[in-house]
Amino acid sequence: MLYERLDARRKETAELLARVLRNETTGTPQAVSERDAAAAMYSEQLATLSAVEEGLCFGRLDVEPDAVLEPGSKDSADPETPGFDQEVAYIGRLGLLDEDHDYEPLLIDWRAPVARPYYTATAANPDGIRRRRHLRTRSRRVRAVDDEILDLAEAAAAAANHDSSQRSGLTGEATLLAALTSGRTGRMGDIVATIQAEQDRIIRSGVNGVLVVEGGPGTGKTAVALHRAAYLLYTHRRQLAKRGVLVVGPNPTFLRYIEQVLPSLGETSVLLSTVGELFPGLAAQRSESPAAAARKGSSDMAKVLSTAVRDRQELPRRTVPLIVDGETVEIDRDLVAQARTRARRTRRPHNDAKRTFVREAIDMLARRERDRLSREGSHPEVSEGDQRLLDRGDLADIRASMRENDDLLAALDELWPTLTPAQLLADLYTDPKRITAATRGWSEDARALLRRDAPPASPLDPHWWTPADAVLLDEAAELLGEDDTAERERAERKREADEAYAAGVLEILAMEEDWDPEVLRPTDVVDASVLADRSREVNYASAAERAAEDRTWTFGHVIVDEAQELSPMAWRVLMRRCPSRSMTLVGDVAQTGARDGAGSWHEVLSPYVAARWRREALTVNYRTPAEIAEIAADVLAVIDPSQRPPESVRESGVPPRAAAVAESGLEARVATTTRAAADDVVDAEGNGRVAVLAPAARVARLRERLAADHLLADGPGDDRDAVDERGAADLEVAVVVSTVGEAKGLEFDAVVLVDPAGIVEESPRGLNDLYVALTRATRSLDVVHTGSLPAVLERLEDATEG
Ligand SMILES: Nc1ncnc2c1ncn2[C@@H]1O[C@H](COP(=O)(O)OP(=O)(O)OP(=O)(O)O)[C@@H](O)[C@H]1O
Repeated sequence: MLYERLDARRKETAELLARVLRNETTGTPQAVSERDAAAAMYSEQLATLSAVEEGLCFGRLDVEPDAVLEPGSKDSADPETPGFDQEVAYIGRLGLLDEDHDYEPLLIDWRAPVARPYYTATAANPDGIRRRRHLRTRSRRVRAVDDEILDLAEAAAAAANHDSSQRSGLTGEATLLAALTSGRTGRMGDIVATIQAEQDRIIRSGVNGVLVVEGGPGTGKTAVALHRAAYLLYTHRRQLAKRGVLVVGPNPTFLRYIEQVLPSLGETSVLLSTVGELFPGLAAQRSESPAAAARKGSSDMAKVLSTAVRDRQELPRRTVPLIVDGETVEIDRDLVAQARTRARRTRRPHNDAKRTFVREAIDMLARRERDRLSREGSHPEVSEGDQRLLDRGDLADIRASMRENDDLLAALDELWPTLTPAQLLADLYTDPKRITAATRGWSEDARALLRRDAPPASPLDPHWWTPADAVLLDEAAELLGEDDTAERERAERKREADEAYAAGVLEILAMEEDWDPEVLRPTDVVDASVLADRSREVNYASAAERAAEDRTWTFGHVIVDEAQELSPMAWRVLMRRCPSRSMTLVGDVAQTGARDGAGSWHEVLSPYVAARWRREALTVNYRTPAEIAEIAADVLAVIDPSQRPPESVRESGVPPRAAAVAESGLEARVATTTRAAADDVVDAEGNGRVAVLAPAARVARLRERLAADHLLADGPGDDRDAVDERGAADLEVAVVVSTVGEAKGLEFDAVVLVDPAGIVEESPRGLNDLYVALTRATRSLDVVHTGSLPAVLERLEDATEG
């Protein structure tokens, strides 16, 4: 019945969209823009209706006969959702109403306040619910049904019958375990059907202020962050849809891993981005040493860049003589210094303040010129007052002609050049003298980390800039002020894209078969460029799309995942993008890998919100089975003895294994172990993922070896498809070889961990990296090592076979 209703809604919406697109408007800009707005709205609705096909309805609540489900707490209440007074409520991915029967709710959106007991009701606190049913479906078929009776007496009876779900404190345990043990696909899925109570509390927490969500690996931080985005957009649609929601992840591979979650929840107005990608027009691809990235991310860099900008406001070494209107004019140090001081006093960004600099310099030169003229030939017959008036007229003339003098303007331009962020930074990096001048107090070694030999081939060449540079470009843009050349280029590119889109629309319309041959077709009267012009009048783009193109866009809410990885300079970018400080920060300080990443939340947040932030914690580990979590817990105890490891919800029955091999036999051993793991976890449909995690220095050789053994998708040395233009790794393949950094936030059924001692030694936060590596597996862990294991892994010794 629900699917029928869904099909009907889809059909209606598709028809409405078709009608709107076909409609001739009266052609006035207003009529055109109304039509386009309607078209955008129906397209979005259609996208949502298509997105909810899989798992449309996943739950049912049986309500006590007298109970009325009221909207939830004041904080999250949606004033438009009425109380619910039926005995049975179905919960699903979106709300469906029965239009033939007084708009009775047929399906309740999981985010609606009345759906909340589905996630939070317990036998001790049933919230008016008698029974909670979990429906597992595939396509349009029900595959399994799990019931929980939320009645203490009945629950006790069930417990006596060894029904464990009544005791575990987990909501819908059977459905949850089914979800947790299914093979991974390489992409994260949504968890709407099985959100747990502690997660629900965070998802529905109020929108205002900064919320920090802490939790160990596998506690669902990422899942919760994404569901919170969907929840906030649902509950505060009016407030948030206009400015959009930004979700920040640590790297493009991670973003690709999570990118399907929100669309599967019917949400398309969220921008997923790394901090570096927020600088429009650049997807920085170059990699650099962790030491260089840390240096560029340190808060010192704010000062370095502002000094670098001031250094570009120069004083002439000697007086510059110029001929203006046949007269010699001299630009001397003194004059420039005065103009510079006045321009700096405006406290405006460099490119804006330049106007003041030029105006002041020309004004002083013009006065000098006038004084010289009046000294040379004063007018004896004129009174003093009239003389001043005359002078003023002369002064304006002199100024005007100076302002048109190209040589003079060029000379001033050299002293205070208009700069783009890319120019400023590239000039700095490629000139050791400039670096020295801007980095007072730095060691030569630290300076060397900034140095580059040659400038980029084009200003925003993605292969020249690193992600840490992109963050600095943003800072530089703040210091320089907007320069509209980039803006104009962007507008041109947008125009080209609009035209291409319009051409596509026309093509589709032309394919329509039942055009009456007597009637003009759209293609007969408009071409792509005209259509593009028309569609520009209304901005089609969603908030997310517009935000991606605009460096100064501010968001309604910002969610940061793996927030512990962000550098101090990256935090500056994000805080500029969220002046309302409505933010959710999700992370685990024990997993910090970046050298400049967070040591504590207080340290990160106090410059921006002082002590005004709240903290929530997640305590249950849904990913890692107990056998593996035990080993990870030993590592955590060394990193930070005060932290409690999250508790695993299940055991896999597969104890972790370790194999000691000679260096010469390492790669062969990794290959056989990987093959065995893949045979074990990858099923016939291609579900199931294996990761080989190794120190960076070993990755290339291991890739070659596994490729030669046909364990990787590509042949040896052929890594054409390994990353896309954004730098995201391919996640669809069954086996990947990567560093721990690249695997952060991801998960795999089986992990083959190579040379743990090498991982620990590789970086100052090596133990954190080891902790991350140990917590990626949902099923099995194999360790292959040379020499002896690091002391923290002594528990594995027993499992070592020679
Ligand atoms: N309530 C839930 N129902 C089903 N699966 C869940 C639930 N909570 C978490 N999971 C699953 O547990 C796994 C770990 O979740 P997630 O990646 O969000 O954890 P995390 O805390 O971000 O981990 P890390 O710190 O390692 O990045 C995911 O596969 C996620 O889908």
